Amino acid sequence: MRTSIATVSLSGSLTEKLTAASRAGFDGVEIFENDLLASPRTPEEIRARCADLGLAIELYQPMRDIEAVPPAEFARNLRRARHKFELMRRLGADTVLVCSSVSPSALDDDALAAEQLSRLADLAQDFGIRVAYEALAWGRHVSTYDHAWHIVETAGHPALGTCLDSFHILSRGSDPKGIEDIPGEKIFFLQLADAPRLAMDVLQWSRHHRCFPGQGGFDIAGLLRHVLRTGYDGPLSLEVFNDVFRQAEAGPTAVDAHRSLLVLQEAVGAVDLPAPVVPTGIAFAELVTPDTEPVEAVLGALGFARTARHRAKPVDLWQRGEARILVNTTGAVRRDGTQLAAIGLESPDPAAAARRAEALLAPVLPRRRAPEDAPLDAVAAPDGTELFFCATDRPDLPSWRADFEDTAAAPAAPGAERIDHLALSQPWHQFDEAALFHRSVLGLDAQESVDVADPYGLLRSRAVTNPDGSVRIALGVGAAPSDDTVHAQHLALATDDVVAAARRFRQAGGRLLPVPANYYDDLAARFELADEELETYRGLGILYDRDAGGAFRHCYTETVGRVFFELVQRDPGYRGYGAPNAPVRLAAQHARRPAR
Ligand SMILES: O=C(O)c1ccc(O)c(O)c1
Ligand SMILES: [Mg+2]
Repeated sequence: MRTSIATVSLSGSLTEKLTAASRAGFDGVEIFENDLLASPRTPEEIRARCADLGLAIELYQPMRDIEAVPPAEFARNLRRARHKFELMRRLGADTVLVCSSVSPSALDDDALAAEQLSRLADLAQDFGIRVAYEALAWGRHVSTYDHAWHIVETAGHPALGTCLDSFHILSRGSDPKGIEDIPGEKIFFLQLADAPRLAMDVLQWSRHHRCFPGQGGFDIAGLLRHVLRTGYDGPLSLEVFNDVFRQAEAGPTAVDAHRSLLVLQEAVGAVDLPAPVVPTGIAFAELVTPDTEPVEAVLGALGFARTARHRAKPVDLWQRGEARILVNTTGAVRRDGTQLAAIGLESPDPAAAARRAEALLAPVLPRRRAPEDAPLDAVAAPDGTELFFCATDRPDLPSWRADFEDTAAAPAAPGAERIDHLALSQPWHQFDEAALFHRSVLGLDAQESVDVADPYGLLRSRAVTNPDGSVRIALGVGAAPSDDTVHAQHLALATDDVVAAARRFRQAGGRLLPVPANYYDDLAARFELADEELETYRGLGILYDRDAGGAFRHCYTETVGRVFFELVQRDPGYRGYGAPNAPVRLAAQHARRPAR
């Protein structure tokens, strides 16, 4: 199917928007009137630019407050429309969107609306233009898609059809099944937008919080199935008004947008993508650091040992039980020092995993960094984290382990030590993109997003996991751009006795994040913990949470660069990540940072 995006969904000048849409693979665009008005280029130049970029101009929009008005006002509206049709002829656009009137002078008179839209369509037809009438959810008299269709049907004009917009339909709770009553050739246009479920005024909701399909709470695939059953064969066009996208760079937003349409088409069986290959475990996490000493000190105190060294590069493998951490001093380390740069994901079929990632527009990384490296399939996540698809114990496939020469045996780990989860802080404008990326590209399931209070802001966090919980990634984001560098990434290590693990860490010279006494007083009020148990937690700085499935006990190390470690003891049924404790943890981390 053809794909399209409204220019209002992207940031920048009209030329920047068009370039971004084309590069991301869109076939066409809806030109939003304000973008054209603000452009220094003539309509002919814009038309030529679109042609050069391989973009069809699928729609010009919007025309407002046209129908169901007294005759003198309608005459003025027709005059206005003629100007716009002349402009559209220069632009080479042949479909115009008319949204249902919000004007106080509009009358509640369907027959009049139909008659005037029919006269508008007469005029449009002279210009070779079709009129697509859309019900705005906040339209004065017409606010539902079936009502708009009823008026279009009454008018019975060949140049008049309807435009369906998933946001207006689903935000009002209309049943999209009725779409199947509209003949496909009378659906002149289809606009798609998702949105988080919010209880707020629908106009504000629409203008500020729309998002790409799969990033909100609406069943866009379900709606699309109804539309496709009518025989509609026009473009799938994204029309997303969103405060974050307006500020973010157009290029990445357009890629995120196009990915959402690919995933949507896959859901309705309209494209065949390589199937998801769900990762089955975490092979390793890789830290890059300008200075190994502080990281190695923490790893050593956590009971890790250096067990292997890369044959060609300054990269060491540190291991404890099944937890493997690479410490890399090669790469260009960014300003803020030590950070989590790569994740090795165990994959049942690394090549197929990479093919799916590529089909979903993930940047594919070179399979070999150096001639002597094993060829590994890897892609970049939206935040730049490198994801390696690994086949660690498969003699038939190349393994990352082959690049490493063993130097020592892995230390016996009392308790099942492995990576419980990784927490990655996302650039502030890429939170929704990151969740969609991890779900669609990696085939992980996304949990509900949670808000976490930080002393200096509000964070959002959303976990993505594989079915058995052996891959858990918590995606986090701050509220503002300035938060990007403030919030750290962390590696959580699973242990079956966090008290013993915390004690060992301390005895080995490690420093745990101190937790205020007030926290433990509250814990005593919320849970019936034995005094002794509570005192043990208080003494070590262990935090506690519980859900229907069980308990979660955890504590944190000091931060090195952007990275810190967490020791966690998770009852098998516990699903969370200790989010209720995060505000206390964040406050404690802020208190220990040098003054800003
Ligand atoms: O918010 C608006 O005014 C507006 C304009 C055009 C549309 O297609 C739409 O869905 C909303
Ligand atoms: Mg719309």
